[in-house]
Amino acid sequence: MDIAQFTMSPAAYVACLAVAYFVLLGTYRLLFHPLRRYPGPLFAKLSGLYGAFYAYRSDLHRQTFKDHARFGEPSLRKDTGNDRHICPVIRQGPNKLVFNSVRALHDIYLSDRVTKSRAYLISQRAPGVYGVFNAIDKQLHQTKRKLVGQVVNERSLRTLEPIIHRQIDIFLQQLSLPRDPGILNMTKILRHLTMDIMGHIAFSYPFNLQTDPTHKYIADTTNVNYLLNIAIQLPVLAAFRILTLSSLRALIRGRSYLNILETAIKHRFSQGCRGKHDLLYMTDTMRVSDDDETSLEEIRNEAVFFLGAGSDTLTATLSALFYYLSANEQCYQRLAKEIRSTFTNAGEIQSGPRLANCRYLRACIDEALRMCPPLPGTLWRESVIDTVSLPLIIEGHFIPAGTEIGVNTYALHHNAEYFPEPFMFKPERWLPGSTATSSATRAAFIPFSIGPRGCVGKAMAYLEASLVVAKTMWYYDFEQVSGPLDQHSYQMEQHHNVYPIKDKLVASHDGPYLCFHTLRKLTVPT
Ligand code: HEM
Repeated sequence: MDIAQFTMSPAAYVACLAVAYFVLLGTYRLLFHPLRRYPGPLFAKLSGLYGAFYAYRSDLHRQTFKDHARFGEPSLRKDTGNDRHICPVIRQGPNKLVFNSVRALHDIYLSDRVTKSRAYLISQRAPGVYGVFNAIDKQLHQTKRKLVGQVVNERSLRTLEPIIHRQIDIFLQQLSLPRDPGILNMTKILRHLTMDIMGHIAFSYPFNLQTDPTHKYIADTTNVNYLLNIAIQLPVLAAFRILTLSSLRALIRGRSYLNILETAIKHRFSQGCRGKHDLLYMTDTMRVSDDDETSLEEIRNEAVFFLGAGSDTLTATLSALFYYLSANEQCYQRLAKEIRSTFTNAGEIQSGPRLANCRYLRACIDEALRMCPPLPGTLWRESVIDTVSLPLIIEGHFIPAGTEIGVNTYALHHNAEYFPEPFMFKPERWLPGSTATSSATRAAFIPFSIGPRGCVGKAMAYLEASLVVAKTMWYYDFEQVSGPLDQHSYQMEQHHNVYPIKDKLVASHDGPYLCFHTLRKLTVPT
């Protein structure tokens, strides 16, 4: 076909129409869109592909941080350095705004005129099947949250604690097993520990990943989270229901993951509906009959989310904390002293006033959560079209209905206005009397998010992290040794001694590589 023939062909008309459509759309988004005056990268103003591209590079958290700095007020930046005067709001997609302040945080996440973004529907297992994570409707969400909340509320924690101790004791034994070359990748062993705990809490099912590789695929969640994160940046995918969570999983792992999940759920069914206080949630939900396929799908949906919510997040927190302790001698010594002088024997290391009195331990956990928030990205919300005639105002900005809005956790946690020297690991900032204990700084600390969709597992997360670190430091000393992490890690963050994370919805990471030295004989049951 020569050029003259092509220009007359239907394909040429379609191509011309497509070009005209995109030129008009681009012009509208740049010059006439209600968000046209907000600063942001040109590509982001034109297309949602901007967010998807950086999510594909697992770098959206850092890019958001950089964009806030890049579009800050230049004269102010010159005076006080890059980090000080960041741009409080940027346009990160044609219809998206990301804020970077405590005021916006409250305006968005505590507002009843804002819902979770419909982009999260991409995580549905099947149309019509909702879980606590992807229920957009507020009433439906409340019902789901009530069920899930029962598993990990303060009262249930008393029942869960022995389960957590048993798994930590197995973890402690693993640390002293003779190995060649004696180096442990903490990401790997902590993932097994946290998933074993969650297996018991969700289904009373022993995954036994710490000692047996049979169920190892259940811990392999990174790739699915990664694809989900890309898709969430492009809500158009959710609108067309091109992908569902189950198809993504099948794409990546075949049926291995789902088979293990099915085994665990069947195991739980075989236990009957009564008598397991630690499984109130599953017990309640299991009142559905076998032929109610939608409800069964909902159980699977909730189980998948619950496992990841309780294990990936804690793996990230603890890996970062072990990294920072091994890289900061003074912090390490201060924490070791606190733990070894507070308790007189290992049996005393349990929830209660003594553990609560370990202020430096809590400060170290908070500082690890600040520098390495396990969900480092923007938790997207949507301004709803409602009958109230007043406009939705976020930090003084009028927000048109349907706009996606949010605060990026990583960017806020590294905002020097709230956290001076944001790339320094300084647990001291969390101790009484320090600047971080001011109400504004406290309010800018949001690893668990805030509002009606904030984390239900916060109390359990603090308990589990405290027990793991306190018990480990009671029995062992540890130090960093070189591992694959060293070759590319610290340069990635462009700051020394920063534990590198990738943003794959949940933080993805490797290491630290540590060597453990026994201080005392283990007195845990074998
Ligand atoms: C350090 C550990 C943890 C961190 C940093 C963390 C963080 C978060 C965040 C930021 C959210 C809000 C997500 C959103 O708005 O889209 C969330 C929700 C949730 N988390 Fe956690 N989490 C942790 C541990 C846990 C644990 C241990 C559990 C349960 C055993 C858990 C269960 C949940 C559930 C069920 C939700 C959904 C709440 C809702 O939508 O109403 N999390 N978590």
